[in-house]
Amino acid sequence: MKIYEKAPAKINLMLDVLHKRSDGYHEVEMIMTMVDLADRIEMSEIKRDTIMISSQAGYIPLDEKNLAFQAAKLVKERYDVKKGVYIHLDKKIPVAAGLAGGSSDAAATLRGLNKLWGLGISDEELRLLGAELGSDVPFCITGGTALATGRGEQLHQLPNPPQCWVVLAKPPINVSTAEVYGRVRSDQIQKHPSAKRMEDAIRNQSFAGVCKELGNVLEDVTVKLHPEVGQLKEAMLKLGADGVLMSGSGPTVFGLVSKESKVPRIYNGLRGFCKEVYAVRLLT
Ligand SMILES: C[C@@](CO)(OP(=O)(O)O)[C@H](O)COP(=O)(O)OP(=O)(O)OC[C@H]1O[C@@H](n2ccc(N)nc2=O)[C@H](O)[C@@H]1O
Ligand SMILES: Nc1ncnc2c1ncn2[C@@H]1O[C@H](COP(=O)(O)OP(=O)(O)O)[C@@H](O)[C@H]1O
Repeated sequence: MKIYEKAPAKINLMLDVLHKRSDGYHEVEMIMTMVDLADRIEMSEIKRDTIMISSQAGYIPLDEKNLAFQAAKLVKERYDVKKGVYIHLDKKIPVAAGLAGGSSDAAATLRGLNKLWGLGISDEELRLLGAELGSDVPFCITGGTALATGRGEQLHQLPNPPQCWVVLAKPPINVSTAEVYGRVRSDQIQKHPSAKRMEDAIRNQSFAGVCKELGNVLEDVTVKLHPEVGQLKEAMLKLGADGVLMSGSGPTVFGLVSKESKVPRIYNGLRGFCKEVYAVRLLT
């Protein structure tokens, strides 16, 4: 038997850091939603009791470090599954980009193996398993749009924002999520974005409101380390995006655009100085 799962990328419409916790993680408030840029995961049964993994992408680990591998190992151990699986990752989401590609692959693997092995694990249990793999994995299990609190694993589902185009641009730099969080001084944050106002804008289906309330306190940290992220934001705004923000810990910058006719200009303008540019829709 073979199972296919789609693993979409996420963007953070707002991200606030409240304080550092005693376990080393940061208490956050984030509103996240999915975009139509996805990896495709194929899972098939194999005779040997082992986990095999492959990908067309040469630039991700294909061993125990791969989050899909870790997800399969966790399910096998926790549910005492004595069966093998071959996992193929067709990667489309840029890696280490702030788009949760690895987390979404892990979530899709958990969902897929639940079906492949007929385990009957509830969504809530899948989210708890996901939290053992990474803070963003529980959100990637359910998808949609959600307010995430705690270290990102506590979820309150929201309606989807009004449909629009999303132009994503990933500059060719590497950002470490742990380093970015490590550099945040939560007592020195000048302007906190508001989860409440973003939630209201979404509930009112106000595209202008969503653009106005975009905010990410990790942006200042990453821009200080990599000024090109700030330049990319400026370029996207100049080219006509309605609202612009860095996603997660970066370095991907996304622009929300309501009019389809504006998209080619923004896309082509960015392609001038950034190789990895995507124009997609929100996954609503
Ligand atoms: C910043 C965000 C925003 O959505 O996304 P990305 O930029 O990674 O996509 C997330 O909070 C990232 O979630 P995720 O990538 O799953 O992080 P984890 O693997 O759990 O943690 C990686 C490291 O980031 C730090 N970390 C993560 C989450 C959190 N709430 N506080 C933290 O301090 C910790 O140092 C941890 O060791
Ligand atoms: N299935 C996977 N896809 C992408 N990256 C993976 C995967 N498994 C492990 N990784 C590793 O996880 C790290 C973060 O990748 P990713 O999830 O794409 O970033 P982000 O959390 O910034 O969106 C990278 O260093 C990458 O090598």
